[in-house]
Amino acid sequence: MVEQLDFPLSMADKLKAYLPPTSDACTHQETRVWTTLTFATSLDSSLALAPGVRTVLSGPESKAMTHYLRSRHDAILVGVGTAVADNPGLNCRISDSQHHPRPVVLDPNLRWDINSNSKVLQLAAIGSGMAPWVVTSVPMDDISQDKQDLLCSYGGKYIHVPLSSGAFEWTTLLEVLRDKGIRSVMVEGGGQVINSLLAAGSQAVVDGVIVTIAPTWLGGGGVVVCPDRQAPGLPAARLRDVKWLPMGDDVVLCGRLGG
Ligand SMILES: NC(=O)C1=CN([C@@H]2O[C@H](COP(=O)(O)OP(=O)(O)OC[C@H]3O[C@@H](n4cnc5c(N)ncnc54)[C@H](OP(=O)(O)O)[C@@H]3O)[C@@H](O)[C@H]2O)C=CC1
Ligand SMILES: Nc1nc(O)c(N)c(N[C@@H]2O[C@H](COP(=O)(O)O)[C@@H](O)[C@H]2O)n1
Repeated sequence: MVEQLDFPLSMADKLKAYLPPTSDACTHQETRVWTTLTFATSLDSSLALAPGVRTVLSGPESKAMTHYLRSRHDAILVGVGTAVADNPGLNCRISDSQHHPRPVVLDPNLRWDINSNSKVLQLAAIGSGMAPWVVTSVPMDDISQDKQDLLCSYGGKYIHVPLSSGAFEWTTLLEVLRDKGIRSVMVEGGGQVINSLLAAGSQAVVDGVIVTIAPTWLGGGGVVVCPDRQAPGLPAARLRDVKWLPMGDDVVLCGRLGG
């Protein structure tokens, strides 16, 4: 049975200012990729009970909101830690949407054993999602032809991007995605991806931030969102144009960062 979620239009309207514009006339979309940072967190800033542990934080209403966001972005980006831990679907399960975002997985060292049992490929095979683009620092010649063929047969691909100081640079990543036709991306996690995006040199690329806060303390040992400070004594980041939206038992925090 395929899950079907509904998100009320009245709520969607309240998120509008934090989402990519729908109009083709928008010049922003011609020049750079609209980037939304979105995730669900506990009261103690944890995304999951422990690395590798899939943890449900969103209630039904905010879960539907996340899928509405998936309906509004061209791509959805996660790190390899999330791909390995969660075996996620990364599709859109809003009942009246035909759109699925393109999953983009940051996997510099090709740690993800993507195969025909991976949920994302199973969904792509039945037309209920898109096959992923795996961004890696491994040169294409060093990726086995079998692996490339498998991904390609579902409509996905490997994309080589060189590392800069041991990591992908966000501006480079977004340029690569834009050159491949992506105009908007929602960055979903996990902890390392989010902390890297919120680093002082990267956060300017973030347009909207939409965070679900669940009324739960996960306790010590979780996967934590806790970016480095801008400089000693200075906060890491602060949102502006803030709005708080109660959604079921959760609250959804919206704001702007760079942009
Ligand atoms: N509550 C929520 O909304 C969400 C929860 N999660 C949870 O988060 C957990 C996973 O988080 P985490 O373990 O931090 O893993 P991540 O998903 O953040 O993946 C981390 C890995 O991605 C690669 N990576 C990340 N950023 C960069 C970069 N800028 N450049 C190059 N490579 C990069 C690195 O791979 P390498 O090590 O090979 O260099 C890194 O180790 C899971 O338990 C998942 O369930 C995930 C998403 C949302
Ligand atoms: N919004 C949100 N709330 C939670 O409680 C979560 N655990 C997550 N996790 C993210 O969603 C992905 C799972 O997606 P599928 O349902 O498999 O499509 C997971 O990998 C995290 O990125 N998100």
